Amino acid sequence: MKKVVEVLANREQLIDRSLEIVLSKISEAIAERGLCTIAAAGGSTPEPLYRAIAAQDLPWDKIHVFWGDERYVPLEHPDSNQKMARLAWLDRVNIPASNIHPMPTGAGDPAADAEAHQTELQQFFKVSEGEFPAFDIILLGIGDDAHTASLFPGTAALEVRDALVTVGNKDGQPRITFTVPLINRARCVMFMVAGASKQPALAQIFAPAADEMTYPARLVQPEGELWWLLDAAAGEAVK
Ligand SMILES: O=C1O[C@H](COP(=O)(O)O)[C@@H](O)[C@H](O)[C@H]1O
Repeated sequence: MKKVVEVLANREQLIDRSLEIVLSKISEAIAERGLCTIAAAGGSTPEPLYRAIAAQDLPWDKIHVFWGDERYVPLEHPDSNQKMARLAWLDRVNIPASNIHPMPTGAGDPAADAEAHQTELQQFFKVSEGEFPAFDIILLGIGDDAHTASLFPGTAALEVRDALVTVGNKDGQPRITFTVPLINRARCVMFMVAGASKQPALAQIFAPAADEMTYPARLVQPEGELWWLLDAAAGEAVK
């Protein structure tokens, strides 16, 4: 695994740098495999990146967009990760609808929706049961509690090793999330972290030893590249 940690002066530079990396991974993937698979993160940090991606002239028919996690709410809900990415990015570009692969949240049964999305991934990537496909880029953030995707401290989702997608649990509320082994198969995982509130979590994530069930982002150790892009406030934690 190639691991790179960069501390950028401010959020603007964090977005510029993340855009640079995403664009280079998109062109690399398309040159090598003819298409690029990206899993988007939710939360507030990546929104300006999505707006910046939308302003690019890209071969949208060769780009497939997924999500690393989703809140268990309908698309119209303000908390929907899909809604945020659609408003900032996907609704602004000429991407075919069939290239957008949201996590379903409408079955009234999170386990059934997680299973359905796993089946979609297996069919899209043409992998069999038990195999884990390699995303070109997985974008991630962390919470103040060191969660990433919807892998929350002390929850059962952290221990799932035999599925691509599972049900996360945020304070009793279900979410849909990529599992640790799926994230770790990626060719490139890029964390974007901004703000002083993330310092305590980052200090534990970067500590030589700490409990992975308590600090879930420590479990992210991809086969490919691992990028940590931090703004100056967050970056105080890793000095
Ligand atoms: O709940 C979530 O939070 C994290 C971090 O969000 P941010 O607002 O601090 O950027 C995010 O990565 C995750 O996808 C999301 O569902």
